[in-house]
Amino acid sequence: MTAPRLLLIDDSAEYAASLTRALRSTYRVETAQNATQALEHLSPPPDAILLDLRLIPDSDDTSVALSLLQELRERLPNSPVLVITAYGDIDQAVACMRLGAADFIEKGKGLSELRARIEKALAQARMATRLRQLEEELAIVEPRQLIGESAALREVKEMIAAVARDSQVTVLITGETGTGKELVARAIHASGPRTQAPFVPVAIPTLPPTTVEAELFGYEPGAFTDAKRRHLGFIERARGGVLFLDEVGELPPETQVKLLRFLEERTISRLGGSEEIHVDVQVIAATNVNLGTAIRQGQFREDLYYRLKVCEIHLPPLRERREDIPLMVEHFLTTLRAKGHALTGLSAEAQAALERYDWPGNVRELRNVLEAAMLKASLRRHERIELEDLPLDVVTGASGRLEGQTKPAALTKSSRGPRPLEEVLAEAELAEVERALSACGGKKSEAWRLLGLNDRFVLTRRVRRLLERFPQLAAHFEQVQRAFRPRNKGEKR
Ligand SMILES: Nc1ncnc2c1ncn2[C@@H]1O[C@H](COP(=O)(O)OP(=O)(O)OP(=O)(O)O)[C@@H](O)[C@H]1O
Repeated sequence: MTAPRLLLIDDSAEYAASLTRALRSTYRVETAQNATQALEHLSPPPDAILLDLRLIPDSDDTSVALSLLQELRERLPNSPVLVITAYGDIDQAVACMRLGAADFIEKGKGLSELRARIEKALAQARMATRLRQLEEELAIVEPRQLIGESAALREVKEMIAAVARDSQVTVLITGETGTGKELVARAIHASGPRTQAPFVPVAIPTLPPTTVEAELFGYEPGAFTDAKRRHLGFIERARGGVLFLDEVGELPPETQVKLLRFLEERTISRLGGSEEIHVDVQVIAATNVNLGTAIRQGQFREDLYYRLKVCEIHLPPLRERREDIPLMVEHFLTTLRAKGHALTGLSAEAQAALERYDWPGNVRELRNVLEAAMLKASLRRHERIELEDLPLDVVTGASGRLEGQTKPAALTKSSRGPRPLEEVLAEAELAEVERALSACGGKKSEAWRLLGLNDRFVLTRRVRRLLERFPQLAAHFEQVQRAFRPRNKGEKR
């Protein structure tokens, strides 16, 4: 076994030389005296990094080391960083650990202590890697390739192969939620020449509009009040690889301009910085809304749209390629069986229900339904998945409509005269969603489980549809409004 590679970052050449002498019988030690030199030693990643907290000669300033620590953690999440300082100050230790340091060692400690700490960090890193491998082996039916043989999917596969050959081309993937847009982006990354470089997915709606730009382009210290250290944006983190911009239609207008400039010039400047930095990255964007409509409504730039859709891949909803459903069911069940579930398959009725249902949440919903049905069937000691193991929506083919959802509490609450039944049902449903949101701190990503739905996208779709249809109800449900109302142009969440 080759000796582990250590990178020692210390401004004092003398200290670095003595430590190298002491450690070189066990490790392959490389040294760097400052941040710039350190960044030249990251490929291949060292097995562990020793970082001196005071990187500026004769100064107490730790900001350079802390910002380097942050950058190292972002770039090399698998290489543990042990921070070394002559002043074992507890505040510094806490700051380092918060930034992801594996350990904190005082310079005065003996060599055997240092070796023990390095060995511990190396062992932990090895365990984390093994754990990740195991998690991958047991991953819940996350396919690596697209399942399906419909004409539409065959065309998608051909386009993936074509795009992978031209790793510079920008791609726009369109399709409803859960149709497999991210899977397609990952397939492009996996089958092209960029596969060894990172795939960086960015879910734009999860970023607060005020920080989207900083997150994408990065920033320099002092760019804004909280910018204490340099921060690499997603674009730079994807260097050499693929940047996947999910829900690109949600980009705020000013960030759209910057993205367009990046796509044209392939350079960025970090917020608060003046340097123009060239970044080679393939951009793949995805949207589940019609960007044409967003353009007409003035919410999306037309020039950016044309720049993104140099190559467009469209994934039709599952209900328009029903012939893929049996293949997917078979695939998901096979992978679940491989993980130890003993079920033999589905009853003919259950299979027919799956093929009949409209799947508003598409493949993601199908997958979730099958996993839940597997569990229910096991608990009920069924040999195969029966109709009763499937959710009511799937059995009745309701796909987001309101069957079976009467809520007497909400019905009796009203002291007004008779109202259309659909409205009463909508109110009852929204009241239940409001209760679920209250129960889980307003998080729709958790509320859907409490409501017995198949996934959060089904919930979003259902609530939005109700609010569109009965806007007069919105005012009664504050949490629902906050969680589900689509954002208007320039509006902050
Ligand atoms: N053709 C397919 N074969 C196998 N699995 C698929 C296929 N399409 C989608 N999936 C699975 O369905 C789930 C949802 O897919 P994915 O996240 O790629 O959808 P998406 O279109 O990006 O969704 P969203 O718009 O909500 O982000 C994933 O688990 C994915 O692996």
